[in-house]
Amino acid sequence: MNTEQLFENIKRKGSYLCVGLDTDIRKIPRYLLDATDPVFAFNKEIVDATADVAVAYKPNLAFYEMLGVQGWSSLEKTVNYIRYNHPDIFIIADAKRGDIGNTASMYARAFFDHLDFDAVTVAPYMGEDSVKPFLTYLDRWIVLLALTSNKGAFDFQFMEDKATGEKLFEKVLKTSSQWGTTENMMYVVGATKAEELAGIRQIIPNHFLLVPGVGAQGGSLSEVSKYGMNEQCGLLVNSSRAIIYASDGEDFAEKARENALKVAAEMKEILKLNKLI
Ligand SMILES: O=C(O)c1cc(=O)[nH]c(=O)n1[C@@H]1O[C@H](COP(=O)(O)O)[C@@H](O)[C@H]1O
Repeated sequence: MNTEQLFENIKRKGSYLCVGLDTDIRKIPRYLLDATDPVFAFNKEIVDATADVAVAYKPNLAFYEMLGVQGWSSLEKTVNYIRYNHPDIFIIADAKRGDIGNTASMYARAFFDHLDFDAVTVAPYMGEDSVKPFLTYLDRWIVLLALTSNKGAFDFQFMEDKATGEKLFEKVLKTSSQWGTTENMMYVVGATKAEELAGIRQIIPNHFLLVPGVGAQGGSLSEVSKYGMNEQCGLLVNSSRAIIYASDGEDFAEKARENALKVAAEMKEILKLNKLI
């Protein structure tokens, strides 16, 4: 999927919601544990209940990897299910990879050749050769961690260059934006750091941003949108727990839908306000 197609989907659905499939087998409704593949059964219901108001899904690999082979199988089935039943959806592997070039190319093959993801999250710490192998695929993306939503973001990401005053996450944005294009690179900026978005938009006005941290982590959708939105929307705002665990009963998919609809309704208003729809 390219930027134009993503923006078209956003306009058509009036939403830039990414639903995070952080499917924790310990949190899903008990009755699903009788299914052959409980994680897939849960994801399928969530996807079918939210696909008309979501433009992206983001399975977080940790929740699948912790189940071993069974988890990997649930992940693969989930990706294939979304791809075939909701082909307009952008699918992000939240894997936070990053390794030397030849290993990175194996990660790229895993997510883009073997699994059919549109994008994978990548950590920038190991630099250009750890990122470039992901950028050789047409219409496939990396989402590079720039400024994360967690407390630990203050450990390194705000460190300032003594000579220039430039913060480390600003350096990451400036340098890495030369490695690819706005058609194969997005950045993660946490919703809890919305006040930094205006400055970030000065450095990368046109890249799409994946913004996690709305919902359970308390980030504000209106603040994120105010400072982060560009002429092609430029935002995918993720919410995981606040949507998928809206209920642990048999009505879990219906309740997830209700919560997704609430966020999407706010997004529609913001898109209208910005004259994008
Ligand atoms: O890369 C991410 O998606 C990510 C980056 C970040 O800075 N903060 C962050 O929370 N995430 C992920 O986004 C999701 C947030 O989940 P909720 O807090 O439940 O909405 C989790 O899968 C996190 O791993």
